[in-house]
Amino acid sequence: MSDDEADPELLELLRQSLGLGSGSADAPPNTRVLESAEFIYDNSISVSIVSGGTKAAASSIWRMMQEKGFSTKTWSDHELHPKAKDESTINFIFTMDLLNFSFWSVLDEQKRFQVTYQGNNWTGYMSLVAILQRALEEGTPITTPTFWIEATDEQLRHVFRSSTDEEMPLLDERIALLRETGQVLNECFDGSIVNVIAQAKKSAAGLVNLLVDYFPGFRDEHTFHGKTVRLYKRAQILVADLWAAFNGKEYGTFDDIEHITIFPDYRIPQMLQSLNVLWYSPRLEAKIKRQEEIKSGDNLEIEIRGCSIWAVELLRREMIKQHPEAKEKVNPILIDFFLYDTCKEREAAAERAGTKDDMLPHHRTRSIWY
Ligand SMILES: Nc1nc2c(c(CN[C@H]3C=C[C@H](O)[C@@H]3O)cn2[C@@H]2O[C@H](COP(=O)(O)O)[C@@H](O)[C@H]2O)c(=O)[nH]1
Repeated sequence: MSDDEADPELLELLRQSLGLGSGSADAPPNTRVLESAEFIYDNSISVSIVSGGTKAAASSIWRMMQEKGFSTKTWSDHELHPKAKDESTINFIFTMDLLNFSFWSVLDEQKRFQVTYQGNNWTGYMSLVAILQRALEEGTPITTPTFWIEATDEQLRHVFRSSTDEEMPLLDERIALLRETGQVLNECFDGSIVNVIAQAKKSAAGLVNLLVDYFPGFRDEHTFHGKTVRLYKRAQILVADLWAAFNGKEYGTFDDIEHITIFPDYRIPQMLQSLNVLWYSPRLEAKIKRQEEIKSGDNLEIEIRGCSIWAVELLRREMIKQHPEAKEKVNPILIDFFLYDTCKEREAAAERAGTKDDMLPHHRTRSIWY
């Protein structure tokens, strides 16, 4: 290369950071999550994908999603999810998915962190939704970025208060995330979350890239076998929640929504393993059964998360082979939402029956990424 030619890799990095997307001007934005997932799968030794299990799951998930009439409308059916189709719901979803991580506890159902709201004790993801709804009901503007910057630590800790002795996991990190994100919104987006969405110009991948470029709190990237791998769980679920909450219209309009993958958290891998789609090595399975923590960024963790994404990509291809109409009716987001909800329904049914659900427990990694 003559020395007056720019290094292509450098040029690519520059384009990505300017949110110009990759290569030529007309190439659609690409989050590069799927290529990361394939790279992780190709280099995994403790996690693999079971082709027979994937074929069977493709068929059963398709059937159950049809029976349930599973669609974006399911999102608003959740009792605590915001129903308004306006800017308040955008602010709610942005705040929620900035903090949508790591609710698991080593304590039992009585002692674990939980939130009492509208006569229920909410745990897990729903504890976060309850916290936001409770704050808004109390007149606290928890979905307003200026509040994230101006509120005292005490005020914020009061918003996230628990009804047990266990406080919300990673509470300090959550407060720091709010403050850092509020600063960036003020500096780069005139303090308005709607401006972030607008700048993506109806591209789902473009919005993911915007979020990870401007907000470190969404930059769910790791090193695996010497390469940077991109998982972007909360940036992707934010786009997915917007799309679902607005039923793919108005602020939820995205021309490339099928580009979004599943969101590799600690529930989807648990479901995929229980469906015999994911195979765990005996050593990994024993570690999870012992409920031993796996460090954030450890190869085992990256293999679990990356293979989950790749497994659902293969599962969806299989589903379309079996049912060509699935190409229009189902995307990774809906498969993901369905798997998460089914996982929680199984857990709730077991609790009602006073039994333990028969799934291997989810893996335990404490991190702000999921
Ligand atoms: N992949 C994926 N991960 C999801 C969700 C949701 C909830 N989304 C709602 C919106 C539409 C759907 O219909 C759901 O009702 C939460 N999580 C993640 O799970 C973990 C919480 O688990 P637990 O502590 O047991 O509640 C934590 O990492 C959280 O970030 C999802 O949908 N997909």
